[in-house]
Amino acid sequence: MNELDLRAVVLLLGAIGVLTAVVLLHLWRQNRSLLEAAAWWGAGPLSIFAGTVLLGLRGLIGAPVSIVLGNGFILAGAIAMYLGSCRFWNQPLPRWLWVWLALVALLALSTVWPHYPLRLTIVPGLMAVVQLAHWRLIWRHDRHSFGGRFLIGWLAFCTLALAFRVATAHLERVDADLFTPSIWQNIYLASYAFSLLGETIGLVLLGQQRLHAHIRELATQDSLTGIPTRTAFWEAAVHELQRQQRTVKPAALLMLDLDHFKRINDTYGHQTGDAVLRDFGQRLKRVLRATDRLGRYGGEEFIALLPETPVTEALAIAERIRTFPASDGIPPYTVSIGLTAIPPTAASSSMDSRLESAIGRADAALYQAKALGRDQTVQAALSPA
Ligand SMILES: Nc1nc2c(ncn2[C@@H]2O[C@H](COP(=O)(O)OP(=O)(O)OP(=O)(O)O)[C@@H](O)[C@H]2O)c(=O)[nH]1
Repeated sequence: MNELDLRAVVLLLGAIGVLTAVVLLHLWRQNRSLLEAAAWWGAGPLSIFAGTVLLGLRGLIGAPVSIVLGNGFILAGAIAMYLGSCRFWNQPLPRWLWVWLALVALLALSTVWPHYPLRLTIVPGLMAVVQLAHWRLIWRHDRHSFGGRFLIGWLAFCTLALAFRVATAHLERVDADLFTPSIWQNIYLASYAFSLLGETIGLVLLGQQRLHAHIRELATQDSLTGIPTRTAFWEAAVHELQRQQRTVKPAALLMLDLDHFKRINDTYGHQTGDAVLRDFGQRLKRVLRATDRLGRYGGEEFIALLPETPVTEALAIAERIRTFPASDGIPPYTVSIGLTAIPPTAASSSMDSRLESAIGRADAALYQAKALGRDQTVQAALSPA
């Protein structure tokens, strides 16, 4: 252990900082609006790199510059990564608190730098505070995803390594410095060289999880109304029908189509047409329960599967949707609804074909509602359409 070249370890930490900064800043450049936090995350390792270079040049540049500025940059780097995570979860940035903390650290360092154990208490001590704050932030916001759990574990390890150095600081000679080998210093620096790498991997994982969630949202949610797409609806509805096999409770399916929507577009313009679609989406979300499955089936056509709902109840819900007033500023519009019951069945037909046949029945009922003059709900006969 005593043969470890501590200067090489410190410079290695800096080199890791540059590599990880490149990855994080690339992530930021590719997704600026979605991952603004990655700019802070990337600035952190760069600052740590600058700090390690200054520390590594000990002997070639003056000790106060190396010690005070070097440690200052490293501390600022850890703070930048923490602030990045604050941004990531839209938490207010406690900038001034950290600026003061950094100032206090620099002032303390500049007065005590010749005293190594004291320096060792101040710098790793402040770093431990920052890492603990970062740990707490992630614990509060994301302790269930893989990236969150990875970071929680890793930051706990970093905090312990720093606390270990503070606890063993008094064992060092007063005139020692960063590169004076000791068993404690070797363990600390070797673990610290890895800490930046692990922290960055965790942050990249967090960023990727957010991108993945966004892409999933784009694929499963209609961007105009915020309602699930037809494909997402189908998946959820099939799942609901499988559940119905166990609950043996009746379900109902509604097909809903805005009346003379072309006329709305032609009279008020396409933008107002879009506003009407959004308004109707809101109306559906307000009237339906969280357990109901909703989808935008086509242009101005929507679909809803109501689990554990007898047909009389479904009719009442359909009427509530139909008569719900339009929001202020939205031109009046009406809706036609086709409704069908989906009774539980012991038959072994596939869920896809059960859903298809229910949609066929509801569609035929909707067609009838249109033919009867629109602005009404028609219940389908149970035999397949
Ligand atoms: N503004 C807007 N219009 C859309 C959108 N999707 C489809 N449409 C329009 O919706 C209209 C649907 O017209 P039609 O299928 O003739 O139906 P309709 O005018 O509602 O008549 P009925 O359904 O018979 O009452 C078309 O003019 C489409 O261009 C959209 O996302 N936004």
